[in-house]
Amino acid sequence: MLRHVPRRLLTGSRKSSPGLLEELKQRGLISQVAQPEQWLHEKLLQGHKIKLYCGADPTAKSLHLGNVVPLMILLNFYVKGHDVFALVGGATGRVGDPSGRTTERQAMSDVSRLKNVDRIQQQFTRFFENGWKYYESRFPEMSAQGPGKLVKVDNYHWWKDIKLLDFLAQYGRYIRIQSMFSRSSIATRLEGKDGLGFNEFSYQVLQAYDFYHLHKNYSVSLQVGGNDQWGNITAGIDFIDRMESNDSEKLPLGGITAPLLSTSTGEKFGKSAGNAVFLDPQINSAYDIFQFFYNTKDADVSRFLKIFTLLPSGTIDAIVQDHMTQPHQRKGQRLLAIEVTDLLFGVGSGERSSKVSEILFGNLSEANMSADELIELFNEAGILQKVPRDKSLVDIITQVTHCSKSEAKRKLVQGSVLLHSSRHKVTENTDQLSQFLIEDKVLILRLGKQKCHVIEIL
Ligand SMILES: Nc1ncnc2c1ncn2[C@@H]1O[C@H](COP(=O)(O)OP(=O)(O)OP(=O)(O)O)[C@@H](O)[C@H]1O
Ligand SMILES: N[C@@H](Cc1ccc(O)cc1)C(=O)O
Repeated sequence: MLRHVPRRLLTGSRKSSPGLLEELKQRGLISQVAQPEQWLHEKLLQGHKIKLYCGADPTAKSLHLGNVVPLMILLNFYVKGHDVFALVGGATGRVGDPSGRTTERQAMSDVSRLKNVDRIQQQFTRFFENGWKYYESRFPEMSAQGPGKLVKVDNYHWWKDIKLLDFLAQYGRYIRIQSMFSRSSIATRLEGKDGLGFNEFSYQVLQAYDFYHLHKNYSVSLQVGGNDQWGNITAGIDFIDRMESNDSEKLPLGGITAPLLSTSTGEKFGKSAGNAVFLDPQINSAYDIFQFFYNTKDADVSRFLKIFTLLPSGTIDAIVQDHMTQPHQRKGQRLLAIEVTDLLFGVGSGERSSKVSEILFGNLSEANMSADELIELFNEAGILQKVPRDKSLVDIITQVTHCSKSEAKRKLVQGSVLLHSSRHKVTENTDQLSQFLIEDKVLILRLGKQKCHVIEIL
C-alpha cells in the first residue's frame, strides 16, 4: 500500500458503489450516453459482464493524454472483469475522420501509417498492463477476480477484403444519407468554404461498420470515444439497428462519450492542436508526465484525479479538501502526479520521478544516494547529462547549460555555481574536479537555487 494514500481512505469509500455507470459519471468521465442507458445501468448493477470497444486512428506515432480519457472508461470496466477491445484504425486512418476538425488531414505515407499502427498497439498493451498492475497495487483485496480480456484489433484486417460493389449491394440500403448529413461533423464542414471530400463524408460508414463487425463476431455491445465521436458512435448504433431490425433476440447496444479534455485556452487536447503530451516513453519520459501533472492548477486537481486515476471519488474529495487548506504545499498535485505516472509508466515510476523532482528543486538532499542510484534515476527521467572526464568546469557549464564560455565564467565569478551535495561554492575555473565527484563518477552542479544538473563523468 502506498505511503501517500491512507489505506482507510482507499477502502472505505468504495463500499456503497452506486454501480459502474454512476461511478463513471461521478468521476466526470461521461459526457453522453446513448439510449438505452437504463438497460446498461441495470446490467452492470446485476453484475453482468459486457464487451466494449474504443478506437484510435494511427495518425501519429503515439497516443496522447487526450486519448487516455476514453481509455480510462475502458480501464474502469477492465479492472472489474469486463472484456475490452482496443481498435487501431489501420483502414480508417487512410481515410481521415472529419470529427472535430475544420480542415482536411494531410495524407500520410503507408510506411509511416504501418509503423504507427504497430506502436499504438504496443501502447494499448502497455496501458492496460500498467493500469492493471496499478489497480492491483492500490486495491489488492479487490483485484482477486482478475481483469477482463484485452483484445487488440486493427480494422484493416476486415476492410482489406471488402469490395466496394459487394459492400454497396449488401449494406448500402441500411445506411441513410439524411442522418449522415445531419451529423455535426458533416454539417459544420459543409458550412465552411472548402466543404469536405467523399473520403471524409463516408468515414462514419467505416466506423459504423466496425461496430457492426465487432458486435456480430465478438458480441461487443458498447462503443466508447471522446465527445467528438458521438456522431460516429450513433451512426454505428443506427446501422446495427437497421441490419438487425427483424431479429427478435437482438441485444441492446450502447455508446458512451467522454468529455473532451481541453487546455486552459479551450482547445481540444490533441495532435491537431499541437499541444499533445504523448504516452510513448521514447517521446515523453515518466518524469515528463510527472512534471506535467505536478504543474496542474489547483482548480483542476480534483477533476484530473477523478479522470486519470482509479482512486475512489470519496478518497479524492478528502485529499483535495486537505490539499486546499495549504495549497502552496502542492500535496494534491504531488499525489496526482505520482498516481498518473504509476498508472501510465508502471508502479514505482511516480515515486522515482518525485525523487528526481525533489532533488532538482532542492527539497531533497542527494547526500544519501549512491552514484549508481543517481545515474539510474536521472537516466530513467531522460535528463542525465554526460561529460568526458578531461573537461574543465567552464567547459562543463558551457555544455550542460548551452551558454557561452564567457557566460559560464560570469556565473562562477558571481558565486552562483555550487558543486556536490554539500553545495560547495566554486568561483574559479578548475579541471581538478575529483574532490567534488560522488564515487568518482557523478557531479552535481547547481546554478543558483533552482537549476540543478546531474552529470555522469565518463
Ligand atoms: N482531448 C481529448 N479529450 C478526450 N478524448 C479525446 C481527446 N483527444 C482525443 N480523444 C479521443 O481519443 C480517441 C482517439 O482519437 P484519435 O487518436 O483518433 O484522434 P485525435 O487524437 O482526436 O486526433 P486529432 O487531434 O488529430 O483529431 C477518440 O475517441 C477521441 O475522441
Ligand atoms: N474515429 C476515431 C477512431 C476510430 C476508428 C475506427 C473505429 O471503429 C473507432 C474509432 C477517431 O478518429 O478518434
